Amino acid sequence: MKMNIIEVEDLRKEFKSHSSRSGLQGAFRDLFTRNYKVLAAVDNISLTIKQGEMVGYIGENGAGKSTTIKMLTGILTPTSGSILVNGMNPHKEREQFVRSIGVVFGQRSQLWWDIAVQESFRLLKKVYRVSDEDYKNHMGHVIETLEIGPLLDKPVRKLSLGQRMRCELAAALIHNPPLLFLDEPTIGLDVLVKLKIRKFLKEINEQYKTTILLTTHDLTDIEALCERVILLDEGKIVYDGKLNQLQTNAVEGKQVEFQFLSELVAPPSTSPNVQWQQKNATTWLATVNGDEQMVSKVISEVVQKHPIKNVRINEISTEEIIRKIYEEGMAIS
Ligand SMILES: Nc1ncnc2c1ncn2[C@@H]1O[C@H](COP(=O)(O)OP(=O)(O)OP(=O)(O)O)[C@@H](O)[C@H]1O
Repeated sequence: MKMNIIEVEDLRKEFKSHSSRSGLQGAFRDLFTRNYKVLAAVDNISLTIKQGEMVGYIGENGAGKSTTIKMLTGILTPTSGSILVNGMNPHKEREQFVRSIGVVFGQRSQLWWDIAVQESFRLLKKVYRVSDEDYKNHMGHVIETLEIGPLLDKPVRKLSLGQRMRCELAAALIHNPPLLFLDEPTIGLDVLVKLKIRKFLKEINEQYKTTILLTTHDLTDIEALCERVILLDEGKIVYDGKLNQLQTNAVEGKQVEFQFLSELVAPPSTSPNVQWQQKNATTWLATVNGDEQMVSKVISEVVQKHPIKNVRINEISTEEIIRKIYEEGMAIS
């Protein structure tokens, strides 16, 4: 039985914001009683993550991802609920806790801007109280894999974004933490650097059983790394499970595009398992609810009735699936 690295129960974070009343009378009333609006950025979520899991934490802008990560790393205090990370309360056992996690926020740096990368590493090594021997063994490998050796004597401000991000990742791993929080680690990076970072994350996950919670807008990152995804919508978890399950559950079947030889004014079939959408005079798009067999049944039915110029089966990408989930607001669990 693997250990739970993260245990969250009924976690909630509310933000209060003032809302001003309109008009002179409103302004006058604001003087005496303030009007508060309460927003639950994280709305009573529960989850557990086991040692060695790589979990994608996804959702639209404003869904509450960063707020969750901030609570899990002890930067923000919850309004209510409980958090146990590496067996500790992130907020209370601060010093010991910080030494048990690694954090990379894509937008923020933990490296000192004006000094050489290796000086930052040296300082962090002291902060985390890593022995010379551990540092040499572990970081030698990290530096080699992330190919940052030639960058170590440069000041951070002289690095490109991709170079800096690789150094950030190395910095977060100086103490070889069992748990790594990555918030948009590949934002703005080119494909080659992205691939390098993914490969590296896979390696440390295999080698050290490092648990990784990854927030990203880049679903290809998720596809490459995470078996499990947690999908957040308006502060609530709307899906927690395998990525491929999300794919099969959310898309009832496939889309088939029919291009007919001549104009077609009505949907080409009346099967209840198909939703039709006309794209132009001769092209219709069928969304088929069902498996492969259903898809071929629909195709053969249509082809027999109408002369066809072209048929194309579209696999729906994860990106579209997730958009679809948002649009339809469906909870699938
Ligand atoms: N300090 C704050 N004060 C007031 N409201 C906040 C604060 N921080 C976040 N919010 C609000 O809480 C909600 C969730 O924000 P959060 O940053 O967690 O979302 P997110 O999923 O990380 O979004 P993004 O993908 O844009 O980073 C948003 O509506 C945001 O406006």
